[in-house]
Amino acid sequence: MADKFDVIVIGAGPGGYVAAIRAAQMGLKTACVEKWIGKDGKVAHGGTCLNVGCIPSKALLEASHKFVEAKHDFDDMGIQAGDVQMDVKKMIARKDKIVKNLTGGIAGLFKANGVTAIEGTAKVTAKDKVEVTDLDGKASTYEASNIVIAAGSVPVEIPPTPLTDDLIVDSTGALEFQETPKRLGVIGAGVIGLELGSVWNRLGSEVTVLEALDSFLPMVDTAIAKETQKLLKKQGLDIKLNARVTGSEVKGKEVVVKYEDSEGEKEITFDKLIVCVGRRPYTKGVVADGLGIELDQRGFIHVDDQCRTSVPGVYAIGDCVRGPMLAHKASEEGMMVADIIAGHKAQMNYDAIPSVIYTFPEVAWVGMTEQDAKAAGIKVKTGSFPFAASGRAMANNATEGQAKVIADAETDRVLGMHIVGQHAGEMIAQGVIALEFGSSAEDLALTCYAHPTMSEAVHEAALAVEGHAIHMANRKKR
Ligand SMILES: NC(=O)c1ccc[n+]([C@@H]2O[C@H](COP(=O)([O-])OP(=O)(O)OC[C@H]3O[C@@H](n4cnc5c(N)ncnc54)[C@H](O)[C@@H]3O)[C@@H](O)[C@H]2O)c1
Repeated sequence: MADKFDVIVIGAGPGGYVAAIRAAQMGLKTACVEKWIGKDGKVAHGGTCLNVGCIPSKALLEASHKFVEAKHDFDDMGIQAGDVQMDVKKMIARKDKIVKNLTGGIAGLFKANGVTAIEGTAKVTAKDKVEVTDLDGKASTYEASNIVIAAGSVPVEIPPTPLTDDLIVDSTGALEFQETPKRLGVIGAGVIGLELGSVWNRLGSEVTVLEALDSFLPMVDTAIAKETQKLLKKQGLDIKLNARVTGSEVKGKEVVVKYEDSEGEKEITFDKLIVCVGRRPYTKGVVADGLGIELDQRGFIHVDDQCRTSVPGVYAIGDCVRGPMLAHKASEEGMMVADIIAGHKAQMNYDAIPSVIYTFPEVAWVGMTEQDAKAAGIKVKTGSFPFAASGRAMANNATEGQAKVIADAETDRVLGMHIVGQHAGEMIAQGVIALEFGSSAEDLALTCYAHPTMSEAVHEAALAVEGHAIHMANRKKR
């Protein structure tokens, strides 16, 4: 007789582990199946985010930023740090320790909440059955009244640049360099390309980013994207737009990359190449044929607004379904689905999901750009405030960037907030709350912000929507 659960979650990434914990908190008998093998050869929870994504990349971004500060910026503040050196191996080892702590922490949370952790590769074989093949190849079948598929995503590979052991790598390989490459190529000026490009640029690599599109960060408000591009260029990132990679050749310890731009075909030689051209859903083999669970051509599982697949009782969340491939979106979907299974009403607001690029300064946004709103026929009014006019930014030695609020010209409702600046990733929560609560720009303008803080730039940007910013000359005066 098979073990029977109320809920079986497939995948213990930020979508799956959160869904499992919430389901167990709701009193449901819950299991979570995971197959990821960590560096120690044991099953590791946490998925891409904890093992090779959000967390390890932030560990490297933080370390490399501190290195740049110590080497170049401390002097501005009168601090003499001497000959600052980076021990890359130690930086990578610290990152591995953080990963181990966090992934181990999830096992502890499962225990504390009564989630049964099952190790192995899961496949949905019927609407209420999951087959798990364990690490020794032995298959067992478990029954479940509800199944949540949270199988995640994997990096896209492209034919012009097949991965090699250590010369041409994806985002996972780029977290393992044991020394700083002299010439680093990055394909794709997306989130991963800019973050990993920044890490190695800060540590001394000459970084060239090849991006096929002719616009930079098209999902970000144009004013913020332009300023970001300028700042990253100043830091030394050579971002080539309209540069589509067409081929590569490994020559000894170098890789020669061919790309096409408006002038024709060109070649460039690197010591390492990182391919970060997007991710694809990791759904192959997770569902048996003939069950009626629909997948689209790219492998995304088809779901409704509440993450129900086409088979009742089977849900799918996170990177393997539509929507942005972001850990926090997956977690929110996980909580929503667990609540629905427990019989509660739950709905998530897909219009208020923040995005952050953890460069320095950070880029963060939520909601519409000014350009999106205009294209949708909405009359908008906007307010922007530069960090150069912020006292706290001056004290922090971080005066680059600006905050921008986009509001509906008729209702004053906040439609979007886009920021480039130190701690933009923290500040954007204010925009998310504004959107979630249906705030007007005036609501933000009438709010009392602590002084001196970087967040005051958001306050000033909201005041600027009506031309009432205090610490700068307003564009339009009333
Ligand atoms: N901070 C974060 O929230 C964070 C961090 C890492 C990853 N992620 C998520 O992971 C996913 C993957 O990130 P990503 O940066 O790999 O993808 P992305 O989609 O953000 O960017 C990929 C870029 O590669 C370009 N490209 C594709 N083929 C090319 C070619 N042949 N030559 C040159 N350029 C080419 C695309 O035009 C695109 O701009 C994204 O959904 C992202 O949101 C998020």
